Amino acid sequence: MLLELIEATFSSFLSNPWRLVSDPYVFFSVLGLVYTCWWQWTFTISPLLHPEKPPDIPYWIPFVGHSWTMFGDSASFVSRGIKHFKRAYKPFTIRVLGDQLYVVTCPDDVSNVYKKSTIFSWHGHMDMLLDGWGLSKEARKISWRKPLPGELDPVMSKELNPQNKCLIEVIEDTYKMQLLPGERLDTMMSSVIDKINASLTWDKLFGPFVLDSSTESRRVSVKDMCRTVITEATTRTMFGDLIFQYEPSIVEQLSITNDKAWAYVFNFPSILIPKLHRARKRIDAAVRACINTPEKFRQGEGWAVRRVIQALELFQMDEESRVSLLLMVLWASYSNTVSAAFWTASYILYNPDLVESLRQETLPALNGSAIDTKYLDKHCPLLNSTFYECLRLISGSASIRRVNEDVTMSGMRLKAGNSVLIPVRELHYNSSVWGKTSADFDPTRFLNRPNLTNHSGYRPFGGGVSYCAGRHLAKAEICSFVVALIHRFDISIPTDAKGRPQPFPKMDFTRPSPGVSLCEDGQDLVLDLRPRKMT
Ligand code: HEM
Repeated sequence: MLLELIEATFSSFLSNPWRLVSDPYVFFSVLGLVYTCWWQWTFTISPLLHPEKPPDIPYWIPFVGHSWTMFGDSASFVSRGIKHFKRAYKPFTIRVLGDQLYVVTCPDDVSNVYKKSTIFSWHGHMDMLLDGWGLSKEARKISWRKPLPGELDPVMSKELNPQNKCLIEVIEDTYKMQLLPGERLDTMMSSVIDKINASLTWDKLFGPFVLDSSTESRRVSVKDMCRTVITEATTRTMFGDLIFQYEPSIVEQLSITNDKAWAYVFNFPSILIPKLHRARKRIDAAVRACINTPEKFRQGEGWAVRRVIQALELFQMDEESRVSLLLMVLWASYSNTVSAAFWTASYILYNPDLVESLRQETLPALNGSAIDTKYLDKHCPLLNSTFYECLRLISGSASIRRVNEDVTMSGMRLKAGNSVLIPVRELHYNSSVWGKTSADFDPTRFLNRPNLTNHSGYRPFGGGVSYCAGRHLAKAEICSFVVALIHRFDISIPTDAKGRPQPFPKMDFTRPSPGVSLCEDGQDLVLDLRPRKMT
């Protein structure tokens, strides 16, 4: 049938080539034929001839490929890909705007990608992020180039960069010094936790997240509460109170930026998102004002932020790029934590027995108005297990690496110059690792098998060179947040106007997410809080 069609079309075309443009029938027949040949070649013949090439998930339009799907619900798309290839868990390919992305889903392959950091480069991906967040070309050059001897101020270099590294490495080292266990982390942690803790008291429980208020009770939006409390605590700890003087609505602007940050991560022109563009202008102005304020007036600024500002000065980066880089660092510090706190609170509060067990387990951590985070970490196994289980269920982040040299993985040849994508959500729902209950919330899963946190199929904080340095802080923040909530308040989940129970919030898969997504619009968790007598 197909051969007859080819023959008829060709003989008609050859007898009079002009008919291709003058006769719509011939034009569309030839077009249809070329398209069919391309499709059959790409998705049927080529995979048979080259079994070593990671196969493509079929797509309809060349170049556009899977772009629309990836900018929408990328998580479901990747899981459709796994089903399409019959759960073989071998690398396969998706195409986004002409770029080839290899999707790696087998836990052993994932470990290899994280381990072989010279072949799978994090910095290649980081450079795209810097570009997306707005660093100029020149600033990106400065970021990656090792300074020549004598090029930079020798006194400052000795203090900030004694090993003569490039700027990005200096910043990464600074963040590790700030966030890995030690005195500096303790100082930062107690500053953030004290602020979170102080916000979650009856007397201070005010803000845009309070939807209704009476003398006995307050109705709150959990989504907005997490955004306000955690973003504010993080921003004050990193930039001090000064940034709030320059931009009193900084928390609101940062929340808008967080909602739309996918545009920066996926290099989408942010000018096309006016809300993001306006928020960004206001934040940039505030950050610029901060860095132009002499150090002695920048009270309460965090150790790492001060050092990063000094390093940016030392490397003589232009002002706009400095502001962009500082904002990117701030965003990494609050974005995932806000969403993870929202989901952890939601999973716990929908399980009243769990709330009771956690109240009992964590009571000794309450010391007057303070919360002992070390006690929570060391002596509250159920809380820790609940936290890890929530992260397992909600992680949406996809680590991306640039392939620097051709390499074979699970029998497939990955070519240099393309990117590798690790869809963490897929790893976390893989039933060969997590069993038949992989999609269920089981707060005791990690209690019974604590070593699961080290499994190669568990990657809420990524791995390898970019393994999240903020993981200890994030855990302390989220655990303190829920512990303060369940001890300070009697909590009920109100029914809707028609008396129906509130459904569990739905995760927002309608927008691309560079990390943990929040809930869909209209799917927020609303709570009624009353002051609770501590027993
Ligand atoms: C629940 C909350 C958090 C989650 C789920 C999370 C997740 C991640 C992930 C998946 C990565 C690796 C990215 C990749 O390989 O592509 C990462 C890296 C990182 N995160 Fe987090 N993170 C959280 C909280 C934090 C916090 C609170 C901070 C800082 C205060 C932070 C700072 C960083 C830094 C500095 C990196 C490494 C970047 C580099 O090495 O260049 N994170 N995080």
